[in-house]
Parts: sequence; C-alpha cells; structure tokens
Amino acid sequence: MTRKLIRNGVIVTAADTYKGDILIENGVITAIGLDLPAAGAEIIDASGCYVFPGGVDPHTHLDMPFGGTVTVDDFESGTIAAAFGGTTTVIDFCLTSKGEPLGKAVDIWHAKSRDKAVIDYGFHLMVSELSDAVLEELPQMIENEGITSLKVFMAYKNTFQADDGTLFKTLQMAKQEGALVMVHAENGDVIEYLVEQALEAGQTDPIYHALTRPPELEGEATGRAIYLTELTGAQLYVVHVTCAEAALKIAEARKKGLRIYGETCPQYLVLDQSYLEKPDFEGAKYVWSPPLREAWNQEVLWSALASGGLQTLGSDQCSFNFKGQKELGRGDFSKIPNGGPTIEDRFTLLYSEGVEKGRLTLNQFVDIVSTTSAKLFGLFPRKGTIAVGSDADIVLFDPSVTRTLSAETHHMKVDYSAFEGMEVKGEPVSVLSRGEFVIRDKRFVGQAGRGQYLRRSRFGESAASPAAAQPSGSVS
Ligand SMILES: NC(=O)NCCC(=O)O
Ligand SMILES: [Zn+2]
Ligand SMILES: [Zn+2]
Repeated sequence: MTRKLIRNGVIVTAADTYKGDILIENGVITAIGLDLPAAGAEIIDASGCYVFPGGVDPHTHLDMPFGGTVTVDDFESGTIAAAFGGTTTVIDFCLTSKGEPLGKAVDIWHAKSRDKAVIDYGFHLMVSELSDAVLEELPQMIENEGITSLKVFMAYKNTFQADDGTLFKTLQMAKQEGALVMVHAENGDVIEYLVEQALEAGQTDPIYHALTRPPELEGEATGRAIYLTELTGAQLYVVHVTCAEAALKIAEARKKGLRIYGETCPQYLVLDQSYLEKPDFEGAKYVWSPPLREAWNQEVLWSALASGGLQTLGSDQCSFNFKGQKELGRGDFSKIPNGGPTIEDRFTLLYSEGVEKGRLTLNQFVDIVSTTSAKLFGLFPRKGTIAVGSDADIVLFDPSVTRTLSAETHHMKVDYSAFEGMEVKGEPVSVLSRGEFVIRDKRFVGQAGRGQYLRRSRFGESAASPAAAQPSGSVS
C-alpha cells in the first residue's frame, strides 16, 4: 500500500475553501481532516499553497491531422505540458473519416495515446455523417468505449462540416443514448463564400481570417444548434465560444431551462483580433476558428463565466509551429492551419486573470477549470474534486509566484507561445495524478504511458450512483 499525506495547505473545491490534511492510499483520497495521523505515510508539505483538484481540460487536439499537416504536440509532449500547467485529465477529439468504421478511428486514437499519455485521458467522437453503419456503431462506442460525447462541426466546409440533418439526427440519437452533443458553431457555408470573395479581392493576410468569420456567423450557428436541441429535447455543449452574439444565445437558452452548456478558451479571454495584424506574417500565430474578436468581447465572456452563462474553459490545444506549418498560409490566409498552443497555460491564466483580478472567486475558478467539465463529461466524482473516494489528482499551487509566459520556458514542443511576455500570478509547484507525482517541485517525474484511458458515464449519470439513478441536476 502506498500512502501519502498532504499537510498544511488550503484545500479548495468548487464548493469550499478550508484548511485540512489529505490522506491518499493507493492513488485514492481516503481521508480529509485536521491533523490526520501520519501512520507511515510520506508527508507532503503544502505550506503556502492552494491544494486544488487537478484541472480537467475538456477540449484538446493532440497528434491531430488538420489543414494538410499534423499538430506538433502529441499525447506525450501535450500531456507533459498539461501536467506542468496543473491539468490531470484531458478529453481529446477522435477524428473519424466518412465511410470508415468508427471503431477504426477509435483504434487509431488509442494507438496515438496508449504509450504516450502521462495523465488520464478520454475521447470525444466526431460525427460527420450518419449512415446506417454509423447509426448501428455509435451506441456500441458509447456503451463499450465509454465515449459519451459526440462532436459535430458546423464549419470547415468540404472537410469536417456536417449538415443540419446530420446534427439533428445526432441530437436525436444522443437524447436516446444519454450522450452530450458538442458543436463547433460557425456557419461554414457562408464563411466559405466570404473567404472566396476575399481571396478574389487579393485580401490574403492573416487578418482576413478573422474578417471572413464575423461574430454574427457564430451567433447564428449557435442559435440554430440550440433550436435543434430544443426540438429534440437533447443536451448541447457549444465549444470555444468567442463573442457576445454566441454567449448571449447560450445564456438565454439556459434561462429557459434548456440543457445548453458553453465553453470558452483562454485565448478569447486575453487576446484580441488586433494580434492577427502583427507584421511579418506573425499574425498567423493567432489564427483560431472561430477567430479572436474585438477586445470588448473579453469582458462579456468573463462575466458569462462568473454568472453561469458559460460553464467551462477548454484549452482547444491544437499547436502548429510557426516555421513550416503556420507558414503554409503565406499568401493565402485560408491555408494557415487553425489553432494554437494553450494546454499548459489554461489553468494559470484562469487563476491569474480570473481570481487575482477579482473576476472569479477561488471556488468559481475550480468549478470552471475542473469540476463542471468532470460532471458534464461523466467523470465526476472520480475526477474534478477533492473528496473521499476521488482519484488523488491534486495540484499544489503557489499563488505568490509572479512569472512571465514564454516559449523559452514552456514544455510544449511548439516553437512559439501565444502568450509570449504575459506576466501571470501563480504556478503549479507539484502535481499528482492518482496519487503519483508527475510534477514534483516544478520538475517532470512522470512516465509516458502511465496515463489511463477513461471510460466515461453517460450524460446525467453519476459515476458514484447506480446507472441512470442520478438526475442530471448534479450539473447546473
Ligand atoms: N479551433 C481551432 O482553430 N483549431 C482546432 C480545431 C477546432 O476546434 O475547430
Ligand atoms: Zn472547433
Ligand atoms: Zn478544437
């Protein structure tokens, strides 16, 4: 039996902030209390630190082919960087190909991750068509693989985009099977037309990526997806919300009592559209879809996070080197691979810009960075909290450190930082995954392949209760 005892820290969950010791036995939290006896346990001194549950990042793209190239960070470098950043669980998007069995795509994703992940991980499954074969196979993926969230792209015409009929049928199936449908909400048909017009007019610089994907097209697609969800009675999670148009649609739907959830990402909280205008093609580093918006949207997103209009923060980690990858789009912004490096800084940016700047309470921070994602994606209470019976996924976080984010010091393989030069408050000092140190005193001590694949519960079921006995009320 391995035993560890965390002492002298301040434990913070989505609900409480208090002083206490945490006893960990065989990777699981077995007691929490004041002055717990050591009883042969290894003592970990958390003086001066917050003791947070490990972050749950619900949105990553590791080792993903996209835009004619493949993301630089794979399940090894990506999860090492995640752990340095305080994240102990990631849920990655398994891409499928039209006409191919879903099982083949899932096998490919297992092969990418099995020997590489250093923290625990699960998969979402992309749905781009609903042929008879897919309709037959999907329930098996949900049941056997525990893949209980399905992703539909409403954008990326001619590659990933699904039509409205496919989205509707996916929602119907999700309602029946207890899965959560996730959408990338942008109107891909109109975007394709605007991109064509811009290129014809000789508008080829990175800024035109943003100008051809206006916020109205995100708001429209978000509203459309919400209406289709309402019609089916299913549940919907809108990924990477960037703007007031979309955030307000989600908040409105939630006020009506619909099961609609929204995620934003660190880049939309701290960067803005002007970054795409950086000279010497540097703007390409800031090409995401949906794009960075005018700066005033940031406060709309922060206040939605604080008021429950948006619930989670995903990194949308999707890293491409500037040299040789982002550069594919010189002379044609539509060929710039979309995405950026964010997995490592997600946790600290939310703490620093959120808690330290008075926009979020400590408990809201934990809820957004960890707990709600665990609940929505069928991992709670194993993940997402500090409680007896939960996995000992724990971050000792020193709030007194001030540091500067930079590619010189990050642990991702990618050759730039999206947040280069930003000063942040706070740092994960040590990180445990199922009771094992993966980061100890700011040094990596984990091993590739130690991460476990997570079969997740269906939407609204709690991992702690008999199947389907727990109402989804545990997710607000
Ligand atoms: N967001 C982005 O630009 N890249 C990753 C793929 C996606 O989530 O749309
Ligand atoms: Zn997307
Ligand atoms: Zn994404």
